[in-house]
Amino acid sequence: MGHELQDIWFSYGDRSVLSGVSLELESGLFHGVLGPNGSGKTTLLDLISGHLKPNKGRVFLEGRAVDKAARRELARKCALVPQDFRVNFPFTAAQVVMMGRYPHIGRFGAPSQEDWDMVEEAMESTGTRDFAQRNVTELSGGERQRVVFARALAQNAETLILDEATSNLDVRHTLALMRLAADKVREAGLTVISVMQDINLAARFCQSLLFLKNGKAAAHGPVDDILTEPVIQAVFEVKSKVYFDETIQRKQVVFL
Ligand SMILES: Nc1ncnc2c1ncn2[C@@H]1O[C@H](COP(=O)(O)OP(=O)(O)OP(=O)(O)O)[C@@H](O)[C@H]1O
Repeated sequence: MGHELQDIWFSYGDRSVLSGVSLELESGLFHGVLGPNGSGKTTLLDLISGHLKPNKGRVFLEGRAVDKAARRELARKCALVPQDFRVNFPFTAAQVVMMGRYPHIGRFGAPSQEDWDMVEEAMESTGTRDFAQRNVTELSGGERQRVVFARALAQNAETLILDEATSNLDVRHTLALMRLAADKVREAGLTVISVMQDINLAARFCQSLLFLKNGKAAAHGPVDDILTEPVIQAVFEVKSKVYFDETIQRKQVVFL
């Protein structure tokens, strides 16, 4: 079991975005969600995390309807790293990471030592401790993205939902963040659902890929089965050569 989508239809006004998507994202795996711009990837994540409600169909998490769960309960189960995190108020980086603990702290409660320890650990693992006391409004795009990732780790949820979470990161920090997410899957049994533009990065770190095209699931399954030249042609309309890279022991793609 995991996240199950049953015949999901979704429109923004009269703009139809998803039409009849049914699939299951098994728990304990690193899932990559790929597809052309505007194909509905972010919308799909928002439906999975309960931030949007489908016009038709239902989303289930471990067999339970997401629209029946309280916001706080969902926040304890799913941590979201949005594509673009902006705040106007000058919170410090540490305060933003502590926001990840709010779903665990009672309404009128104060952070416990355990909450502070988890914030510290999340900042340590994302290399954000150096700017813990700086205002997030003054951080660079990549620094801010790592702080928001730390917030999601501090949330200690079973599912980590990443929306192009490495789009502003340099290659070293991109690899570090992907490795961290993959370690959480392997060692702690987390589920990661990650929208990614970089197919090679997805092929390297994900176990399962979902390709969206024109509001439908065009292909979905284990990386080795799904990542093929015909699928890339059908989804992105580009020619490619898919090969097995001996160095990283993963399929990779060269675009022609
Ligand atoms: N709030 C909104 N109101 C109206 N239309 C929207 C809204 N958000 C997204 N859309 C439209 O819905 C479609 C799907 O958007 P979505 O952000 O889910 O795509 P995406 O696959 O994540 O795209 P990208 O790769 O560019 O990030 C697009 O055509 C977009 O213009």
